[in-house]
Amino acid sequence: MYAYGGVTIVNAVPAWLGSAMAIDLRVRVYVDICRPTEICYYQSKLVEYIVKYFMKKYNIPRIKVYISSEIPPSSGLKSSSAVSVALIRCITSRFSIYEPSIPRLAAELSRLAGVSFTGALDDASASYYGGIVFTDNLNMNILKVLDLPKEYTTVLLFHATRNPVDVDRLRRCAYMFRDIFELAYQGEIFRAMTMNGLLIARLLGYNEDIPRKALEKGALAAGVSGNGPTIFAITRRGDEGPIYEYFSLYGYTKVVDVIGVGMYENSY
Ligand SMILES: Nc1ncnc2c1ncn2[C@@H]1O[C@H](COP(=O)(O)OP(=O)(O)OP(=O)(O)O)[C@@H](O)[C@H]1O
Ligand SMILES: O=C(O)C1=C[C@@H](O)[C@@H](O)[C@H](O)C1
Repeated sequence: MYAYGGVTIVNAVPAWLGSAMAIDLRVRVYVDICRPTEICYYQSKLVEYIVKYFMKKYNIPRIKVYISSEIPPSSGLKSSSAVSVALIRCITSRFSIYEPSIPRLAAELSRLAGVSFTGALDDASASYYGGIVFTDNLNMNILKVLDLPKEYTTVLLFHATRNPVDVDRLRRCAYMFRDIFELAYQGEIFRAMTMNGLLIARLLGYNEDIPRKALEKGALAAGVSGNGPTIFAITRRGDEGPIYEYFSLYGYTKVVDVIGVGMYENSY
């Protein structure tokens, strides 16, 4: 089973209201029963937390988990949410468990496992549904899921390590992020994405000049995704050349398609 990574439209850490867009970076997860003679270990605290939740609640046997991820860890591209969603889909399908909301459960477990500040329901929902999602992470509500025209693509610049996240500093700016969320919710996705992405760059200490220059070069939106450090730009498909060349001056750059709702495949 797999799930997708994403880029941020509105970061939920400041105001608990989040929005994200799914992109075609995949995490693939496969599970199998761990035989009594085998030593089965978990790749991370998050994986262990999720497996133990299902062992305790549904009495499933001990399992081994295989993960293959195209999403660089700690990049701001929703690696942990994609792992949680793919793993929960895999376990529920393998053991025929009915789970009413996989993204909500992924968010709850990721908050309890201590790998996200708000549970990142926005990231988990984009990872699960594809398209563009809007969520209220405080009340664990998925507010809206929108499809995305296939004419857009993302250019990603993987160029730095993550700076510490000063949550208090972000939360002092909650009023601005609420306005940005409202703008996105009304349909001004790219404007909101850019305002969020530049503000996050400023507040978390990332380079603002690179996304600004990408906008001058024709990007429809640009900024820092999640809590950084990845810088992204959105362009129409076919227009990504100048941004790709520009980003390549600063580090490893990749063009990745956006994922619409319904592009989700059910099988591994
Ligand atoms: N590929 C993976 N395999 C196993 N566990 C993972 C993987 N990616 C992330 N995790 C778990 O999630 C935790 C947080 O991951 P990470 O810092 O990559 O979050 P992220 O989702 O990239 O951040 P952001 O929310 O800003 O996009 C890790 O410490 C690890 O426990
Ligand atoms: O840790 C969290 O709760 C979050 C992290 C980032 O991905 C954000 O973009 C997301 O909205 C919330």
